[in-house]
Amino acid sequence: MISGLKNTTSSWFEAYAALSTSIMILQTAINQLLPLRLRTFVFSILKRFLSRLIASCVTLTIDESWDNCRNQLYVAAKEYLHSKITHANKNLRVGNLVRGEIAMAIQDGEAVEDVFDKIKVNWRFCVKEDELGRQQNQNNPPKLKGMYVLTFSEKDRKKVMDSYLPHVLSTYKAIKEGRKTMSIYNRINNNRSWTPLALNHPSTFDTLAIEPELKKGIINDLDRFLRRKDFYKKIGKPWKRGYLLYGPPGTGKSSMIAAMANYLKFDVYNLDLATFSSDSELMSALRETSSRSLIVVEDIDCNKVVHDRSKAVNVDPMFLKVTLSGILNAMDGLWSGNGDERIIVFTTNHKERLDPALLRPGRMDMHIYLSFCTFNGFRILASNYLDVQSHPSFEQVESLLEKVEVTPATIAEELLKSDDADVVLGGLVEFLEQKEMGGVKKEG
Ligand SMILES: Nc1ncnc2c1ncn2[C@@H]1O[C@H](COP(=O)(O)OP(=O)(O)OP(=O)(O)O)[C@@H](O)[C@H]1O
Repeated sequence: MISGLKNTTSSWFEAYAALSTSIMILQTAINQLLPLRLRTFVFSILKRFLSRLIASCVTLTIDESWDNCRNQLYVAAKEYLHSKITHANKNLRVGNLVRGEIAMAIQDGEAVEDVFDKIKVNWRFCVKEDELGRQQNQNNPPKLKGMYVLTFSEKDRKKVMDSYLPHVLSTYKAIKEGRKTMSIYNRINNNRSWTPLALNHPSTFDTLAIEPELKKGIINDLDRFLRRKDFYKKIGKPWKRGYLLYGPPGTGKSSMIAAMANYLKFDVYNLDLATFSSDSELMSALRETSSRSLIVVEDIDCNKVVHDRSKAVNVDPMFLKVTLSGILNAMDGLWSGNGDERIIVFTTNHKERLDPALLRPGRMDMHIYLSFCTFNGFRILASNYLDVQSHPSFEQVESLLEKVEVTPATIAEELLKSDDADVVLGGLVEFLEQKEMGGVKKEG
């Protein structure tokens, strides 16, 4: 994550260059004012002082990306330094209203001092041209990449590496976990970067109309996954989990994703496979996602590519731009890339159409079937929508739901038709009876 551990980074050169210029001016003045022997003495003292200064400082450069992945330490430093900005900082960047608040960061060249366990460190933010990006894509204007430069005394090197940097990372995690709103990232802007929007989906595990046992199983699985960082490390496996949500339209797959994000306080990355023009573009988009995120591929059955690996190429040249192997490689690459938690969620209305390679354990760890509305599901909806826990019509609804297949989305719509619970539930019974009599047992 740290892109360089060296005494001579660009910022040091800048400081050194500035110092050298001052020395040259000083040298001219000294030459004119002091006798030769005194001059030699002054210069030898200055030289010794400077070489000690250089040898006693360590500089770490933390680039925006590391091994083509988003550098989590860079992201952490950005959030961490937000809380370290003081009135002494006159040169700031502001923006990002995603969470309803103004984000602040230090501007190019601005420095921030931090004290940790009796050691003093200096942070500086710098901007440089992305050389690699320019070589790879000469038609586009060069992208600017930021980097944080951390300078401290050589004697504190061990403490910085062993305690201070982990402290920056854990503070960042705590900030993220304490956040009330998450973001949902989409690829717009010619697919060149992820753009965040506030994730305002109100769905939670409490509002999800699914069988209580299933709900409990999913929550336990998520909790176990989060707890097991050290376990994954011990057994030498990447710390990741894949969920496949399948079931008819309107049974709550999108609601489940929002509930997971709200429960875990994870951001969501919405991966629309159809918008990628190549496997490598998909790979780099995945690498730019941050840790503690849900990477979501909705309606994967609509992406012809994932039906059958052998036919993945040349099925529909207009449509088909990423291959199944591309997706699988990107997923494997993403997960082996760093030790941070990743969850990937695929949704489909037609599980049977997916290539088995995608479904095998290790890729999709848990297959979750979201069914037509059960009576237990209905009770959750009635409680959420009408604030009603029991009602004389419940018995009829229960017996009708055993015979008629209706999605929670349709039931939810029926429950919204009036504020009066008696009216709504009477209407729902009538609606279900009509469905039963009409012989329309299946929706859609
Ligand atoms: N299991 C559920 N629990 C609570 N609400 C649900 C559930 N399923 C559907 N709904 C309601 O129906 C709406 C549509 O559901 P949602 O988009 O989550 O379904 P979906 O399975 O993702 O559908 P599609 O496959 O068409 O994308 C939701 O906004 C929610 O109000």
